[in-house]
Amino acid sequence: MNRPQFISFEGIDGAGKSTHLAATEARLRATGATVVRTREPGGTVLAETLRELVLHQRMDALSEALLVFAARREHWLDVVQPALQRSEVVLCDRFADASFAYQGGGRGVAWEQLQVLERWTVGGRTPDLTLWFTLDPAEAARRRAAAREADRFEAQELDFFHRVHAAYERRRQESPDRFECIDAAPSVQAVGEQLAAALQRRGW
Ligand SMILES: Nc1ncnc2c1ncn2[C@@H]1O[C@H](COP(=O)(O)OP(=O)(O)O)[C@@H](O)[C@H]1O
Ligand SMILES: Cc1cn([C@H]2C[C@H](O)[C@@H](COP(=O)(O)OP(=O)(O)O)O2)c(=O)[nH]c1=O
Repeated sequence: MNRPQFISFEGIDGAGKSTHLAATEARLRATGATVVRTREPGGTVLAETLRELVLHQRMDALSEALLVFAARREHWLDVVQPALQRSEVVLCDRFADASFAYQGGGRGVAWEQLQVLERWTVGGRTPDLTLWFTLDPAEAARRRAAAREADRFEAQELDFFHRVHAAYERRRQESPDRFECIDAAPSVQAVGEQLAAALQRRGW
């Protein structure tokens, strides 16, 4: 089996992605792989600057979509594509699915417009494997409230996160083989075990 080389982590805020990123990176490195761990929006100086704007400035929904895809193009050209060309493994905290979920599902930007941006900016390239952490939005909100101050997205109502979840599900249905769903409700250890099993199924 070909091991997935470009792996993304997705899910609503507070589902537990960050909690499991370092262990996943360690698991991949233990096989001898060279791993680049990165995030979106971000991963380059310019893209991190755009992240600050998107997370903290009020703006129109389409402007927000254009900025996250601009950040993605910078990150793709400077970081992700070169690493893939060097045969390294790229572990990315969110990629274009997040734009369909948040700008599409959450903010109501048309799916077709996002598809055009995806083709324009990264040639339609998707991760080889997407680890999707699923959690009830109310529980995710409780976890976030206990952990940190909210940014523009995290401050949204529960209904926003239900729409984000539904848009992730639509993306999954569009390419079901790419997704591994991780039930993020149980304990950190139990979620970690699911994640390890999913990676093992995919050859890691
Ligand atoms: N399985 C879990 N059960 C209970 N709390 C968790 C679990 N996984 C993560 N948390 C806690 O929930 C909060 C949000 O987790 P985090 O990993 O930051 O989520 P994300 O990166 O998806 O936004 C953190 O305080 C984290 O310690
Ligand atoms: C990549 C991406 C993220 N986002 C949002 C989702 C998150 O709320 C936020 C930052 O994501 P994230 O890095 O997961 O935040 P944290 O580490 O604080 O959990 O950006 C979009 O709205 N569109 C996108 O394309």
